[in-house]
Amino acid sequence: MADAKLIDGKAFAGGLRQRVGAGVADLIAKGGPKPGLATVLVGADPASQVYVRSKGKLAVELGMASFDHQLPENTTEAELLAVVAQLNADPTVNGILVQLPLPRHIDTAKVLIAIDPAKDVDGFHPVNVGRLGSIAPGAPLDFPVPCTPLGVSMLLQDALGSLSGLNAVIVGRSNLVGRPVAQLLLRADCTVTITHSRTRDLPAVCRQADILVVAIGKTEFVKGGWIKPGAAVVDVGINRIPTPEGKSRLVGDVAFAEAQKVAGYVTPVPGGVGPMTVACLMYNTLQATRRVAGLPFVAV
Ligand SMILES: NC(=O)C1=CN([C@@H]2O[C@H](COP(=O)(O)OP(=O)(O)OC[C@H]3O[C@@H](n4cnc5c(N)ncnc54)[C@H](OP(=O)(O)O)[C@@H]3O)[C@@H](O)[C@H]2O)C=CC1
Ligand SMILES: Nc1nc(=O)c2c([nH]1)NC[C@@H]1CN(c3ccc(C(=O)N[C@@H](CCC(=O)O)C(=O)O)cc3)C=[N+]21
Repeated sequence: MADAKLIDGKAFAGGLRQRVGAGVADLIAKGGPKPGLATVLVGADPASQVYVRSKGKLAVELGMASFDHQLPENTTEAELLAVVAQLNADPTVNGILVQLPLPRHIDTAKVLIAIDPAKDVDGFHPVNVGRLGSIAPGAPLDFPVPCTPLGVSMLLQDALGSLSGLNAVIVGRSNLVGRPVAQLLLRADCTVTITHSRTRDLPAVCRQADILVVAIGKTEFVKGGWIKPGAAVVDVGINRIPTPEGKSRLVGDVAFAEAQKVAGYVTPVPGGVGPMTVACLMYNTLQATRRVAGLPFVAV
């Protein structure tokens, strides 16, 4: 069998970013507000600092305002809730992202529920989780949807066209990735199976998949022999591993070289889902701003 087609998330994300930038320019030209994205980072994890900074930079590139809040590791839950309340009340802020994970002394659920659902550009507020969990097949995504799952579904729809009737197997059941991916693929009329660490004979379940989405955080865990020939494989995993030269590189949750020999389509790491996550955050911020301006929902 010929090698799998590469799903170029980086290229697709580049196009999406351009469309979002054009949407921002159009909104402002029509007298609408300049979209504003606020990011909140608690603690000084260097990887998170880089990630949050790159989001702020991209927002500005696309014509948005960016507000960065870096709080010390020992910030109390009450202090973080006060920052969220201030951002909720600020009309120049249309999107709020609180970088996860939070330090252990802070109750994540309490913080997420405090964010104004209209500004919840991560789609993690229970109101938005509930909207996605009760969506009708094919109904418009006119509310904030988690960025990584939205990116996964956009890539699959772009590569395959209609997903109707396909068997989708999702490995991982986190609130951040696995569960919302399942909801989006169900909305797209897939037959969805969600698997996790207690699943029996995971390789056999995976082999049933026309679409295999893997989000577990384990380096090259899914092998070529688990993949149905011709399947579309989306690798969400981001694992940093040391190289022999003493540096580090990113690898996914799927054994990429093996997958390429069996799958019909496969996403690389890096350059697959990761860039889509950031582009979808910008998309959600634009859409949140259009909604406060009373404009109708249009996908870009
Ligand atoms: N590309 C991107 O933009 C993003 C990438 N990521 C990456 O995606 C990966 C997953 O992230 P996230 O969902 O937050 O991770 P979590 O750790 O929250 O969840 C991992 C899930 O994988 C399951 N799992 C773990 N081990 C196994 C196993 N051996 N067999 C089957 N299932 C298993 C767990 O099962 P159980 O529930 O039973 O414990 C759990 O449901 C990480 O590598 C993360 O870095 C995350 C967000 C964005
Ligand atoms: N509230 C919140 N929302 C998130 O969406 C969120 C979060 N917290 N915490 C951390 C995870 C992780 N995450 C990634 C986003 C982009 C890349 C990304 O752009 N990756 C590039 C590589 C970047 C590099 O080289 O380091 C790629 O895969 O090509 C990766 C990971 C979002 N997350």
